[in-house]
Amino acid sequence: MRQYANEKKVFERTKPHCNVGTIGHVDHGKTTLTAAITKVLADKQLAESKKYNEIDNAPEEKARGITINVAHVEYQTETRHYGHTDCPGHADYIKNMITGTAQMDGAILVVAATDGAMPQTREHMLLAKQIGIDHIVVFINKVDAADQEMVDLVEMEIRELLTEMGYDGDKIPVVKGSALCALEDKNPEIGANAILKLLEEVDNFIPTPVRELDKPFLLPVENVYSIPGRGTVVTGRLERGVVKKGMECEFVGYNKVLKSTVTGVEMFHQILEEAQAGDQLGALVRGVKRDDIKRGMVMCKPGSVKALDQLEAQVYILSKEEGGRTKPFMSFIQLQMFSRTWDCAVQVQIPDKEMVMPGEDTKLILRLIRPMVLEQGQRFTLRDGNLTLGTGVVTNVLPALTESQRSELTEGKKAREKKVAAKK
Ligand SMILES: Nc1nc2c(ncn2[C@@H]2O[C@H](COP(=O)(O)OP(=O)(O)OP(=O)(O)O)[C@@H](O)[C@H]2O)c(=O)[nH]1
Ligand SMILES: [Mg+2]
Repeated sequence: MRQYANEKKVFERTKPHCNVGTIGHVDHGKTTLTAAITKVLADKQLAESKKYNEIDNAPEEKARGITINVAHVEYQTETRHYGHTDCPGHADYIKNMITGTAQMDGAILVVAATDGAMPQTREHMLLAKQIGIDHIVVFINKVDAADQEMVDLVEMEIRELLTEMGYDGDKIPVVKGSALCALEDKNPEIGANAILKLLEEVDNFIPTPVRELDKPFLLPVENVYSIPGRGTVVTGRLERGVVKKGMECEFVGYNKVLKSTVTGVEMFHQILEEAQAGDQLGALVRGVKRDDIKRGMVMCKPGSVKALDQLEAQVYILSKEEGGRTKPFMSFIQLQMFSRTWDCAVQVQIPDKEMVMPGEDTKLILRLIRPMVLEQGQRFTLRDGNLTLGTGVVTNVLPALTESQRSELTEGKKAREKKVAAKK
């Protein structure tokens, strides 16, 4: 352990920490921009330059030239320390995008001037809004490959779309440039200078959130690693409280409650004396194996939260124009619920009417196929296959499902799986 401590730098908390990240349609340049930001800031000794291939480093990502998993990088400006999550744009990886976005305090929406707003530009904007990201800064990328008229049109289109999604489209900063030029040290006007302008807008426009430091700590687990010679490390963004070496903790979710102790805390490979709410951290934990823990569990102060399988929620069902369903739905429909870093199959009950129309605001009872950590006020998204269907907030937690309700749920699931298999 000492050797490990000697090898690593201790993180000095000199600036407020803020979590941002890149979202937007596939191939619009999110990863190139992420690399460009680190490069431009590395030139000012404020970051370590990360190459494009270091960010998209899974073999499949390299082969396909797209981002699949979220990647985290760190950098600083003069005023803040940032954790930056680079999200995938491809529609198949929306699930990873939702998990990535759940960690952000603000987002950088990347739109290629050559394409304008595309399906996942819209979907990411919408999901960001639903997840509770109130601040977005826009980067219109690839201006090296588009004429001025096109760039202006894209700006207008994006501002309109932002307003439509509930953002203040007129006020949101829109910076135009070329991430590729910045990365390749060409044309500083639209290259490096545009990146600096973008960072200035991010510094000014995305406020540092007020962190709940005095509450019992809670970390939604994003990833779990086994590090030879050291043990199990869990990563994620600390949602509330503080975490220090030596603290007792509990992992809750997937029908398990596992007790453990935190034996070390790190942020971007530097040792943290104390992780605070908002930090993107890795925690070394004792006595639990990597396979015992899964993304979607929470690590928390023992006894501070419970897993639940039934709740009441207020939900907005997207209209067809917003990318939602075209038809109404009735009770017993099965959907996938996404919240924090987990997702889980749920069965829907409509308590006070027969059916719910797209575009409607409604009360729903949701029954989870397995208990997950849920609290009043927690936000979530409902999806149906590849469709984002609605967004909501937990208004009431309800008593646990009875044996017979639970078997109804799982049998319903088995029957549907059979039906799907038969179709194939
Ligand atoms: N002309 C031009 N091309 C760019 C620019 N920025 C990125 N590209 C190119 O656009 C392509 C896609 O870039 P990525 O950064 O992988 O896009 P992405 O948004 O991360 O894609 P996904 O993560 O797969 O959704 C690459 O071939 C980049 O070289 C730019 O400013 N100008
Ligand atoms: Mg990418």
